[in-house]
Amino acid sequence: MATPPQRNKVFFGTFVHSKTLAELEYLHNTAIAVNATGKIVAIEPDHTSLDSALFSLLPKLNWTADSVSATSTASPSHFFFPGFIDTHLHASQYPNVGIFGNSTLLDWLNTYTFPLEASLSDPAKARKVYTRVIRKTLAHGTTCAAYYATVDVPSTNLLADLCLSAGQRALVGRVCMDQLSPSYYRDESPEAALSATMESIKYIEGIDPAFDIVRPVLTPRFAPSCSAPLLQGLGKLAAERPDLPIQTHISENKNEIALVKELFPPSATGAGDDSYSSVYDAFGLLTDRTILAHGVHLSEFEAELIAKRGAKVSHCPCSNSAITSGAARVRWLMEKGVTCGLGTDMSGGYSPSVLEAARHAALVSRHVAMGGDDAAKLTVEEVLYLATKGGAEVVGMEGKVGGFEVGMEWDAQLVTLGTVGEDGGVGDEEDGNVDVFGWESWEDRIAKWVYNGDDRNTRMVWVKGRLVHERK
Ligand SMILES: O=c1[nH]c(=O)c2nc[nH]c2[nH]1
Ligand SMILES: [Zn+2]
Repeated sequence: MATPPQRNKVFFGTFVHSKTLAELEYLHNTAIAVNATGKIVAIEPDHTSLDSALFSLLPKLNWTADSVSATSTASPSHFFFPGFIDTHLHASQYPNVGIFGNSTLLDWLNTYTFPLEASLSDPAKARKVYTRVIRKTLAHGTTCAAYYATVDVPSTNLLADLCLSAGQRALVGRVCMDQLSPSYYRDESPEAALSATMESIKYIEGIDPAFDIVRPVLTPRFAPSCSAPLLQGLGKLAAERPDLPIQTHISENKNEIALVKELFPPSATGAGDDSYSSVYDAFGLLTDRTILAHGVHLSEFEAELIAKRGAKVSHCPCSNSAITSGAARVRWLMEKGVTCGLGTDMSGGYSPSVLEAARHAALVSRHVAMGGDDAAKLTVEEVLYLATKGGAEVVGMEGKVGGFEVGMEWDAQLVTLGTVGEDGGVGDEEDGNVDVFGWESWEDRIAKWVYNGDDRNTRMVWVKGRLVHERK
């Protein structure tokens, strides 16, 4: 389904985005012009008003006033921010968010997850779940998501259809798993898994040939779910199709790691050692297009190998806390040269919000610090980088989304914070969980948003210039 034609757009107000890992850039009284294909074509700071910005921009861009729609906000509690990038989540598990009891990974999969995923081969249920998860994540400012669907091809393809029509950028993966799950929920053979994967890839290529909004992603669930021939077949496919990203899980839980060592000794993989990372490497799946969810218990050797191969890590702090997997050492990974982003990992993670994942990343890093490494603490600036620019690198879209620069695409959210009135009641902005009194610096406001914000603060969301969510 083609995206409806867009108008040129001009946005005016305050723009906040990551300049580097350590630094946010604040652009006040600024106009950003976005053309009809959703690209940022001009950024002009220091205007007194939208009118003055239009007066300057329109002749330069050769745009007529009636070809442009404008969104302007002069409020000091409003700002434009890049859309969030959720580098790892299971669309199919959304109905289970918050339901995990006291389980840990391997029993959580069998008790909660496989039965739910299997039930989504019912097309009506899949439509309901996938429609909802897309709406919900857009409402939380997620403009790009790396989704796991299920083993089922038609409902995986439906997820891609729904992302395309809702306008959410997405990587959509049909899950490959031919062992160690109940017989009602697994691929019948490596050949069947590979052929179902190809069917889904072809379908997604058919609906969005340029991968403008949706693209397929090779998705071995995780090593324990895949036989050696299946991993080998996927590695071969990855080599034949360098345009396809790969996503999987790694080193999330200690029992999982022990299982991998048992299932894939070096004699079975040809690797020089028995590390989890070496299993993926031996099958050609540890590449610069690979998204590795978790990486909680990686060894020094593995972090170096991952950095060398250019594979990326999706840090999923809410999930790691909820199903008691552990505390990933994100600072350490980044210092090893590993690119990191954030994932909600629903429904191991309990929340659809990348802002919640950013907040939790900051808190988990403090727990790592309390273990003796004070430098592990992540700042507000750093977790917001992971949620945007870092995420863009993880999903292979660096330079395209994640920031406000000429040539990048307009994937953005308008954030509005609550203001406090003279009498201590609600001020001239809607209520929410963030109270701005007026004396705070911009840095303070952003910190308040990170630690207290939610979808009530996400007023409007755009992908590739198209308005995809508006909070009424
Ligand atoms: O967080 C996770 N969620 C999953 O669905 C899964 N499958 C394997 N390993 C997993 N980890
Ligand atoms: Zn996951």
